[in-house]
Amino acid sequence: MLAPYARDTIAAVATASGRGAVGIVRVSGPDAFFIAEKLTGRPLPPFRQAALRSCLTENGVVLDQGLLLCFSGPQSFTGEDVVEFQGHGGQQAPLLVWKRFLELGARAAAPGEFSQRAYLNGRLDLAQAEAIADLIDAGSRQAALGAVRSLRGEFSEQVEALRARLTAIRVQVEASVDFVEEDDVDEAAAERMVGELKEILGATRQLLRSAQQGVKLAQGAIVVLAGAPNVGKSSLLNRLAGEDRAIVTPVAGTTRDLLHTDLVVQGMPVQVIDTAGIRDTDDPVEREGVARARRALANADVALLLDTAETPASDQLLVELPASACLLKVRNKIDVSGESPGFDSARNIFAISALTGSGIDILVTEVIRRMGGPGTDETVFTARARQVRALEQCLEALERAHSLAVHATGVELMAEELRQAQEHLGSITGRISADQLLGEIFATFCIGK
Ligand SMILES: Nc1nc2c(c(=O)[nH]1)N(C=O)[C@@H](CNc1ccc(C(=O)N[C@@H](CCC(=O)O)C(=O)O)cc1)CN2
Ligand SMILES: Nc1nc2c(ncn2[C@@H]2O[C@H](COP(=O)(O)OP(=O)(O)OP(=O)(O)O)[C@@H](O)[C@H]2O)c(=O)[nH]1
Ligand SMILES: [Mg+2]
Repeated sequence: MLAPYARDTIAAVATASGRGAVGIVRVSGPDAFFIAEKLTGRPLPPFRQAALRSCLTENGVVLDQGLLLCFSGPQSFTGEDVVEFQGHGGQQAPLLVWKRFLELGARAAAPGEFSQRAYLNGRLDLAQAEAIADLIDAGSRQAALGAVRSLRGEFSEQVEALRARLTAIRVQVEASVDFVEEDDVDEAAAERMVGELKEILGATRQLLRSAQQGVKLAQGAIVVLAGAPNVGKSSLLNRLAGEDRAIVTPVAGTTRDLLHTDLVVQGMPVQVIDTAGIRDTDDPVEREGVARARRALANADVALLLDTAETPASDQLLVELPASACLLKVRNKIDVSGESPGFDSARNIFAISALTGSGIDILVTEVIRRMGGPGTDETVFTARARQVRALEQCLEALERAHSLAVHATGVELMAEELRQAQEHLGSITGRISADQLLGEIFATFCIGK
């Protein structure tokens, strides 16, 4: 756990992994400049101007040679005095320099501690800080671009705009709480307020939808392959992955466990889950597999229900899906049945052959479309489940406030609901956050961020 208000000097290797050519060691805090002078045995270069310096041991042995870069707080990433030593990469040099920083009085930074300081010093809001972690973890172009948009504050701005509108309404409502004695309600003003509340509700729903999209962008939508045994689910997974990930045999009941595969399809991250063929069975292993398949479906964003001409799926689906999921029916093995590939609108079915690959492109394009991409470069920012939850809670409070307003009852209750709605919004950008929440968020960052 982080000590949330620590203000001592921290150091971390920020880039040194693998064979990276340059290794950066970062230091932030009140002693950063003092330590840097000791480290190099020379006066600091002018702020924000790189200068070549040697990093020395106590006895003057050169540990590495690199660029020293100093930022004077608050004009720095963390808002504190910051020093970077941009030395050589690899396994040794950055660690040696880092250890020297520690010898000179810095403390090893906890994961996410630089970003946390940036947040605590008002350089970033919480959603922006989380976007840094999402950017570093991004697994696709779209996810990376979406994280940059959040980092630049696009999501935060929309949250703050809603907050401002709620503030305006709360001012009115709180005022009417105070004057409730006077008993002469201004009908027109009350009506205007209900109208504005309704618009805020609409805007919140819209933002919730964008945020849900943003979570999928960051994490990958979940696509579940389901259907009776032997219809070709694992073959389709292998076709989508472009390699043999799953075991395929002519034996019905080959796949027992769930098989997760992270793919990037048309720039979008997708988690494809292959499942056991759903059927009634006495085999305990297979039965557990079927139970897992059903659970995977309960979590799906897109479910592909496969069948074949030989074993058409009954209309009575054997699967339960969440209301938000979309179901696409897929007819496989058309190389055998002779059906033509692509979407058959009469039967509402995508005809493919996992064996030959025909019809796959059309199916994939539809899956991506249902996920909200592609061509989302310009429109989507990443978000997190935590933020979606906050928006949902905000929406619930707003709905309660709205129905109170419509029925013109309980001004105090309404004021309280609006306060709660605003608090939930505030937790997204971190205007209102418990230390505990902050600790949880930053602890998941990697060291050096
Ligand atoms: N070498 C290096 N590269 C890096 C970072 C870093 O810390 N060091 N960053 C770390 O994540 C990212 C860039 N983010 C940064 C954000 C703000 C400031 C900064 O010094 N801001 C000052 C001055 C702004 C200006 O010059 O216009 C400020 O906001 O007052 C630095 C880096 C990615 N690249
Ligand atoms: N001709 C033809 N055969 C296919 C096609 N797709 C799959 N098969 C064959 O059908 C058999 C079953 O394929 P799988 O991919 O293992 O089917 P599954 O749905 O994963 O089966 P379970 O894991 O047992 O539920 C294998 O022999 C595949 O080679 C196809 O499009 N055309
Ligand atoms: Mg299988």
